[in-house]
Amino acid sequence: MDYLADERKKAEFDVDEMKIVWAGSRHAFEVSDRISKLVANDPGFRKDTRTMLARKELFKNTLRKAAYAWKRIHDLHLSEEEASRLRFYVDEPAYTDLHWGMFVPAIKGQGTDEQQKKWLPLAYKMQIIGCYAQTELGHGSNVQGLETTATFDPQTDEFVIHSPTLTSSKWWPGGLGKVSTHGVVYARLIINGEEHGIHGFIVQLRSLEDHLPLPGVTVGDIGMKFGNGAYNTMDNGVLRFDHVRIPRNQMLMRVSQVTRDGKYKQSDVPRQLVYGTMVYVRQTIVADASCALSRAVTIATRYSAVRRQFGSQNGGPETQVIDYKTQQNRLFPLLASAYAFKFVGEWLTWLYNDVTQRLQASDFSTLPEAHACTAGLKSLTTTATADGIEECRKLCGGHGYLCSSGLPELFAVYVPACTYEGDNTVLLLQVARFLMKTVSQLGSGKKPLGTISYMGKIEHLMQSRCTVQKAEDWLKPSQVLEAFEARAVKMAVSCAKNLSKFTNPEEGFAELSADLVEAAVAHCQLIVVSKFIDKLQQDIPGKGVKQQLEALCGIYYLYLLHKHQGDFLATSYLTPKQAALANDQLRALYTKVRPNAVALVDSFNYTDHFLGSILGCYDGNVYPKLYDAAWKDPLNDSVVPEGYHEYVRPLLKQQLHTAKL
Ligand SMILES: CCCCC/C=C\C/C=C\C/C=C\C/C=C\C/C=C/C(=O)SCCNC(=O)CCNC(=O)[C@H](O)C(C)(C)COP(=O)(O)OP(=O)(O)OC[C@H]1O[C@@H](n2cnc3c(N)ncnc32)[C@H](O)[C@@H]1OP(=O)(O)O
Ligand SMILES: Cc1cc2nc3c(=O)[nH]c(=O)nc-3n(C[C@H](O)[C@H](O)[C@H](O)COP(=O)(O)OP(=O)(O)OC[C@H]3O[C@@H](n4cnc5c(N)ncnc54)[C@H](O)[C@@H]3O)c2cc1C
Repeated sequence: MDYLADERKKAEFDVDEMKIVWAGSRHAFEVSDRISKLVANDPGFRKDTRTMLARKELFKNTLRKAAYAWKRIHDLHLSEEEASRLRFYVDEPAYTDLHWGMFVPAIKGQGTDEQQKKWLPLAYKMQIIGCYAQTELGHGSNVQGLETTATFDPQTDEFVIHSPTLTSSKWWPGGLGKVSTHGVVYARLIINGEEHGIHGFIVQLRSLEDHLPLPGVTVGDIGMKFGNGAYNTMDNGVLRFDHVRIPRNQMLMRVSQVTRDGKYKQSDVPRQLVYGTMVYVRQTIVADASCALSRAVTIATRYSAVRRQFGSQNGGPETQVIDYKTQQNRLFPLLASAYAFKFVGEWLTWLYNDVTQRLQASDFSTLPEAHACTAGLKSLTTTATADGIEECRKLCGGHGYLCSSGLPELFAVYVPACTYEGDNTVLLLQVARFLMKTVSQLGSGKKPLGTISYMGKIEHLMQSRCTVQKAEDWLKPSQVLEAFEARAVKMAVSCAKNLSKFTNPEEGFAELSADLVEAAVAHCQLIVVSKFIDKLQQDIPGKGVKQQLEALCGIYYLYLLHKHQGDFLATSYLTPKQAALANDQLRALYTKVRPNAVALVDSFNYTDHFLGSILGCYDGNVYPKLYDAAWKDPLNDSVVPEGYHEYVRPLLKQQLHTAKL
């Protein structure tokens, strides 16, 4: 029986067409749909006991699943796209994420043609397994501060890789702890006693015969991490080198080279391309944020439609909690954010591909913008997603705290995304640097392009005032864009003015960093809003689909406007009356979306297997499933628990003489 059938009947749009918008294309939808069902129907990919397994058992099971996934990919002759979808729907962090997601891209992006020819075929066939070994015990954010050394030995034509201090131990790389045979290791290059900064080196870590660490290599897992199951399926590792020798041609030499006679040569490509793998992964993390958030929102929306509390009249049913405005005000902005992040993720992938093509043609002009966008949007979307998953847990009341809701594990797996691939605050400071540089160049005749083109309208934006007179005026895209542009430009200019009061700019930057981070957030929010609005300019087929997206877009920007009202009012672009009208419009949009809420989450097309949540299951049959699941918990295997005779019975039977007092 479908307990959500009535909700589904209320939908005012074509859900099948929305599924295609969400997937990105009909082809992408068909691949995702087919592969997600394939995984869901295969008992080899079951994950329902994951939060109950001890670490060793959990990890072994992950190794089994990764091997099984590889076998299925081969047996079914899956394409690269299908294989990547399969790994996604298996939904278990594993060493393979780093192998495919960072080791291979690092070689592709930073290796010469010759190096790619040698290493990539081995990696593609998984005859070697690699990780990305950059972070150390002492330094993660400050990449220039890494201490591992790679010293060129001209006698033997080798680099000597060494960990000179405890803090130089590599610490965190995923897949390193127990599995990787190789790593792209980042180290400080030294030639003839002279330092040349951080470079990547391909280093073999373990024997391909017996998996033992090679001489001079000390390697292991760094231990249990946050949450049950969750990211503990990953072997984040520690690694030390004791004068390990590798051939010279294992330095990744696309950006700079070391010649046989020990000369250091820099190509005409910018040095920052050494950081290229991080830019690539940040872009994929943005594309992934909408998946994690939409998953949590699916659970919270379906459950909110099933759950009833209070409000029964004349013996009738109680109110569905989704009908409370407070619930809508917490839930619907997250639903809207999931769609917003999907579209900004699509755009960022386009931007990344564009910059990659330009780099190949030696056009480096858009690299700073690509860095700022990937860094800023990674920070914005992961922070909002992690907070959003936790909010969804609270939206599900007490039952959200059960592992069977799927939300605790989803949060525990997702929350490190705020830290890895760049701490979110550190990344926003990079955006702020880019903004301050842009403001300082405004008078120089250099026209700001792309996502900072609005800075070119600075004079207009500094003067202009919002013209909204009634709530519906807030539905005009041009009005909304101007409000977000005016806020972003005014916050950036205010920071720049304050910075100019310092004689030492670095000191000023440090002192004003909290304000700078806020200016960076305002800039990134403008990007997300503008890409959502751009999406709505496209031809979107399907009955009612565009209207629903327009409502969600409105909820996204009006919620931000409400939440950051202080910013908008402080920059005098808005009056308090206009801010209040924005809030009226926001409430009206909640009412518009309410009958479509369940259908809007159905449009994500997630299987019950992928959701992994009793509260979010498609049929909404929550209570019997919760009740049955409780009895399946291993603690209920016996009626009398282990330990009763040892620890409880003696308590009950004790002859305490205090009891007689
Ligand atoms: C469960 C969800 C999973 C979702 C994932 C889905 C798919 C992903 C697929 C695969 C991945 C698999 C799993 C992902 C999980 C975990 C993996 C985690 C991996 C890691 O964490 S790897 C380590 C990442 N480390 C960092 O990100 C370190 C952060 N620090 C830095 O980036 C830099 O050090 C810094 C903060 C940018 C500072 O650098 P520094 O050289 O000191 O710089 P500045 O002086 O500030 O800048 C100099 C100059 O260079 C420009 N710049 C800096 N960075 C870049 C860049 N990346 N690209 C281009 N340009 C850059 C900067 O703007 C300055 O320019 P100027 O013009 O001002 O001189
Ligand atoms: C689950 C997980 C997986 C990971 N996988 C990998 C991997 O595969 N490979 C790899 O190499 N690394 C990996 N990492 C490491 C990760 O990239 C780093 O932890 C991350 O870059 C943050 O660096 P840090 O730990 O040095 O934090 P720190 O920089 O020490 O941050 C600590 C605090 O200081 C603040 N801070 C730091 N610098 C500044 C500044 N300049 N201004 C203001 N505030 C500042 C930060 O905001 C933060 O609040 C992983 C980490 C995790 C958690």
